[in-house]
Amino acid sequence: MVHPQKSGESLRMRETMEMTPGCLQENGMSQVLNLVLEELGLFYHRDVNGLGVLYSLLQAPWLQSLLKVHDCLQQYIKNRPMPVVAKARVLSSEVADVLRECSPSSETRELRKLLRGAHFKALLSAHDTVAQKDFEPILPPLPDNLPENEEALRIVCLVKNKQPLGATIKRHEITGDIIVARVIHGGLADRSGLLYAGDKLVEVNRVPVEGLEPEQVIQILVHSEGTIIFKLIPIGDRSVSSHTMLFVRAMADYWPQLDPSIPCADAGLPFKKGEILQIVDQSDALWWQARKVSDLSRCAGLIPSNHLLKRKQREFWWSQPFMSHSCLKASQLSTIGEEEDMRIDEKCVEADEETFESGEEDDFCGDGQGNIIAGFRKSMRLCRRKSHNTQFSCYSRCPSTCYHTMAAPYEEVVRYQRRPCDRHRLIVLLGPSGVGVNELRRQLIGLNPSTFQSPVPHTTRHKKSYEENGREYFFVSKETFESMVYSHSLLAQMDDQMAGENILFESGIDVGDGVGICARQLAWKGITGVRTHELKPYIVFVKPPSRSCMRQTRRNARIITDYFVNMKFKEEDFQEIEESAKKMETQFGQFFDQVVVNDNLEAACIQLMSIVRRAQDEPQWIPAFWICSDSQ
Ligand SMILES: Nc1ncnc2c1ncn2[C@@H]1O[C@H](COP(=O)(O)OP(=O)(O)OP(=O)(O)O)[C@@H](O)[C@H]1O
Repeated sequence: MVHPQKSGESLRMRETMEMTPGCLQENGMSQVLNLVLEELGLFYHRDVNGLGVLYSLLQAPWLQSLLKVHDCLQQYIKNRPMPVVAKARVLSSEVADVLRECSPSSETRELRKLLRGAHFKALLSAHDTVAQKDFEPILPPLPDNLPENEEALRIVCLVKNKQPLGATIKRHEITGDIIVARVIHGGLADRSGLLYAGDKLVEVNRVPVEGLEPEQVIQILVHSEGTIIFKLIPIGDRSVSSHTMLFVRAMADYWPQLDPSIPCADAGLPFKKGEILQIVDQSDALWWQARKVSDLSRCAGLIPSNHLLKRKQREFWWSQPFMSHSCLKASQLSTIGEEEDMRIDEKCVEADEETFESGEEDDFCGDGQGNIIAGFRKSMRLCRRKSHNTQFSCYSRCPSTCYHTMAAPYEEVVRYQRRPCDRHRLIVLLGPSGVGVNELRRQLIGLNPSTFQSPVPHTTRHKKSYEENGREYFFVSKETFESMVYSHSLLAQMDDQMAGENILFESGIDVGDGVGICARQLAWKGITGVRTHELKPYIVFVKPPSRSCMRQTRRNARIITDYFVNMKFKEEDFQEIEESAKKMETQFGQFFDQVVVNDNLEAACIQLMSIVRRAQDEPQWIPAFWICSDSQ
């Protein structure tokens, strides 16, 4: 990580800072911010943590528009018209009196007629009201005998449009009052700044809510049109809003409609593993509010907090049959944006944190720890069907992403832009054996050998009959390998006991200035092994096309099994590829930066070329710890 140089506070910036307030007014706030933006732009291409966020905030169109409004107002304050007299109406009658005493002429008659005109008098009255700044309504004085403990009422008027109100209500467990349970970030209620969690509802559209069920209050809202008037008692001790700006990658799927514990399913935000979320509110220990980065214009939705999600994975999802939670049709999902009005939030969400923090480390995957996924590593080159049964039974024992998602349901991410002087990101082509990862890698290297290179890993295991030293692996002794690790000439080290009879150490992804492309059927350990801050891998999942497309495109293709036996693809091979792909997506989907369907080889290559270019040249979300590690 590059720190801004001490002397990096440039002249331009200092000039900006030294501007006097008067000067700011003259040049305009937006101009000053533009200077700040330019300044930030210099740092943007270095991976200084947080700068990307600040940069996009300052560039946000809404901020720019607000600044323009601010500038216009400043301009107006400077040049605002000042009344010459505050009492033009009095002056006008004085002039009329003077005119009456003058010798009559057609001009004086005309002028008197004008001054006496009702419209002109009304105009002058309006002028005087503005000149005297007499805008406030005159309120009657407060009665002297007001009781001290009278609760202040607030009347909130919101205009109903197509958007949801973005708030939930619930019945207070003790008092039985209907209270605002939650205000959803970015929703109408939040933007109004008039409704807060804890406010007690007294009336909704003049209907007293005392004694009503939350559902009945919702019905009043549903049937009201246009303006909604709330009479409420504001919460006395309003906690300071804890809006956060944290970006995370979801490491698991979440379907609020299937979650019995969510306080309000309609206010939930469904997400899929791998999606990037912006967490905007963490004030509730159990239910955070978040938006999808792919759709920041929407208001936020509820997601389980880190702790809660871990507990859910254990208690709820994992008790479901294989894949059931991810088989939901899109039409079954509803997001808050598609719903109307307020939500009912009846369930008490203030659970004791200790209840879900205990026992987190339980192993729910039987002998878990990577074994269940090691089966995916097998290649068609390595005795294709031998471990099929073991693999399946292991898998069905633990249908979800198991212990690793347990450890981190969300992974904090930051926006990263590779600098020209930085090492190229390693491109990892990941896919089920036989889908064509090696073919795609060969094609890319063939198309541009000066840019793309394929690292040959080092291993300490024995060479197989068909392997050649330097082609599949460099076969080295344990001593040599250890000394290479010691001298840091190997970038990533993997230890996979399932890959062969001996311990396998894979690494050696040193491709100089080129773009390293590594094609693998990696297992869990393999993926975590390459996910290092040095390699900053960009993982592309190569997905098989439909069965009929595979039949057609692979008509003349050959698979290479163990001992170099060339075979035509059979139906069962396609089936195995499909099944493997599904399992890989279920297990590793959260790590995929891109998915390429390998239907037509040429088209897949072109798509891959553009993906690789963007991975190197455009800002991408990467785990935050890769950047932290850089700065150490
Ligand atoms: N899009 C495609 N159209 C037609 N044939 C393809 C396509 N992609 C790959 N193939 C062919 O499929 C066969 C298997 O491809 P490849 O060797 O790349 O598989 P793989 O995913 O690397 O699996 P393994 O690691 O087991 O070799 C090869 O003969 C390859 O030429």
